[in-house]
Parts: sequence; C-alpha cells; structure tokens
Amino acid sequence: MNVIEIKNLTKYYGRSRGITDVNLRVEQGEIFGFIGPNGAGKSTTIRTLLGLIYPTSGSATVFGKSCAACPEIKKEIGYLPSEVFYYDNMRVIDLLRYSASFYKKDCTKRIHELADAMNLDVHKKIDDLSFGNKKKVGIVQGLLHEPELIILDEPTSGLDPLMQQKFFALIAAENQKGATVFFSSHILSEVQKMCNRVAFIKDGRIIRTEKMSDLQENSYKRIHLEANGPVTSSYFAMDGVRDLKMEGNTAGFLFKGNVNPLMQKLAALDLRNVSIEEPDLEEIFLHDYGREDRTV
Ligand SMILES: Nc1ncnc2c1ncn2[C@@H]1O[C@H](COP(=O)(O)OP(=O)(O)OP(=O)(O)O)[C@@H](O)[C@H]1O
Repeated sequence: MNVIEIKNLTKYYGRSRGITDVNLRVEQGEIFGFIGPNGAGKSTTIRTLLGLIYPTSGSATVFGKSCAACPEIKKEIGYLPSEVFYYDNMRVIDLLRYSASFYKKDCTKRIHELADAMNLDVHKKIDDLSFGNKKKVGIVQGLLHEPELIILDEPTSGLDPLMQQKFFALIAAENQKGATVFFSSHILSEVQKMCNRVAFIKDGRIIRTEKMSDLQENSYKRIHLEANGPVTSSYFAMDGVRDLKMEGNTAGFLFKGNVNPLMQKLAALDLRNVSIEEPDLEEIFLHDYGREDRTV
C-alpha cells in the first residue's frame, strides 16, 4: 500500500513557483529520502502533505485520504519541522502533555521513554533550553503518539553528532515497529545512511527517484591525493576516472566503479596524503543526473 501518493502536484504562491508537477509514492514501511538544495520545494511538498497549504493543481493523499480535504489525517502523522518555536514560559513536560492531549491515548509512558532516549530534562522551562534541546522537545512532540507516518524536515540541524546518532536510532526503531518515514534533507550522507529510496527535487521539480542501493553503486566519489614527487596522468588512465585535475604533486578526480584496480595503481605512488569523499549534492546533480527525468 502507498502511504503517500502525490500526483501531478503543483503549488504556486501567487505568481511565484513553489513546486511543479511533482509525482511521488511512498510505500508502507519505507524510509524515503527527499533531497534537494535550498528553495527546491521540499517544505512546500511537506506543507501540502500536512494539509497546511492547498495545491494549485494535482493531488496528495496520505493513507488514501486527500490531504486537502481530511485535516484529521494529521493525527496519524508525526511531524518534525526544521525550526521549532514554543511559548518560552512553559515547562517542557507541560508542553508535551498539552501536545499529547490532542490524541485519544495516554502518551505519558512514551513521553518519558523518548525524553530519556534523547537526554532531555522535561522539568526545565523551555526558555532555559539551548537550540539543540528545543529541537529535542520537537522530536519528542513529533513521536509521542507513536504515529504511523513520520515526516521529518531537516531533522538534525542543531543536534550534536551524538544526539544525531541517538535520533537516527530512534527513527530506525520506529521504522522497525512499522512506521513509514518521509525524510527531507539537503544532506546526502544523512539520507544515505537511513533511506531505502530517495527522490531528488530541484527548482520545484522531481528530477530523479532512485533506490538507495543503485545510487550508492552508481555515484562518483571525489578523490584527492598528494604525492612526495610529481604525479603523471598515466596513473589515472582507467575506466571510471573523470574530471582529472593535476597540479605539481597533487591530483584530484571523480571516480566511479571498483576501487581495487585504482588502489593497486595508486599504491605505486609515494603518497603524502589521500582523501576519498562522497560527492556533494551538486556533483551528483551535475555528473550523475544532469537534468533528465526518471523515476522508479
Ligand atoms: N510563503 C511563500 N510565499 C512565496 N513563495 C514561497 C513561500 N514559501 C516558499 N516559497 C517559494 O517556493 C519555493 C520552494 O520553497 P521551499 O521552502 O518549499 O523550499 P525548500 O526545498 O524547503 O528549501 P529550504 O531547504 O531552504 O527550506 C522557493 O522558491 C520559495 O521562495
């Protein structure tokens, strides 16, 4: 079953483009990544799914119900916005109890489990929390009712690396229990760790939807090396190397494919330093996808 189904969705804010002709489906139990640069249309898509804004044309459904016509579907969604704003005078626990009061179940136990998992002191006043701790309040608030669909919009901004790990473990556990996750981000590595499939959005349009396993096999890595002597291009004359740039004792290039033959060749160099980086989004857009449309 498709938990999310978006068909030919277009949203204009007055005359300015939000998203154009977006098509997406997210199946039950998936962790689906939604990735794109600033202004691409991620939040617009999410706000439409939550029924906070209405499509100019096309449709969006969650659990088979129209997002525009059925505001009650919000109760089945756990939403973590990219930025959280609260009444500063409240205590964390009071805010969380207030949020829980919108659901027809007792969320007390889950509130404390989540707060413990995220090292959040629920007895503090919100005013006294750091940005990262406020973000944790948002995480607990989004998950306390054990939603069947979790929508995350840039969820890790403001969390330190340890908390990011804890957060991802929480989301993975919710997914294991059956929750479907829609995960919007502009950080590819974050999405790569978690997701089964990913859609790329740029300038309001989906330019590609890809299984994560295919993406990892097919994407270029950026390799930089510095040798103790001059480097010649013969070391890099092999399939999978492109955009080779050499200067003195250094070389930089993109590589796709089996790394073993490359490493064997490079082992002949007297290397001072080497780095292998995952490509950033722009590189993936530029080198792997261009501007073609393709979906799986
Ligand atoms: N309320 C609004 N009024 C007018 N234009 C808007 C509004 N909200 C978004 N837009 C425009 O819609 C486009 C998509 O914006 P959106 O916020 O959905 O992108 P995003 O991918 O979430 O970006 P970011 O990563 O920066 O949050 C942008 O061109 C933006 O300027």
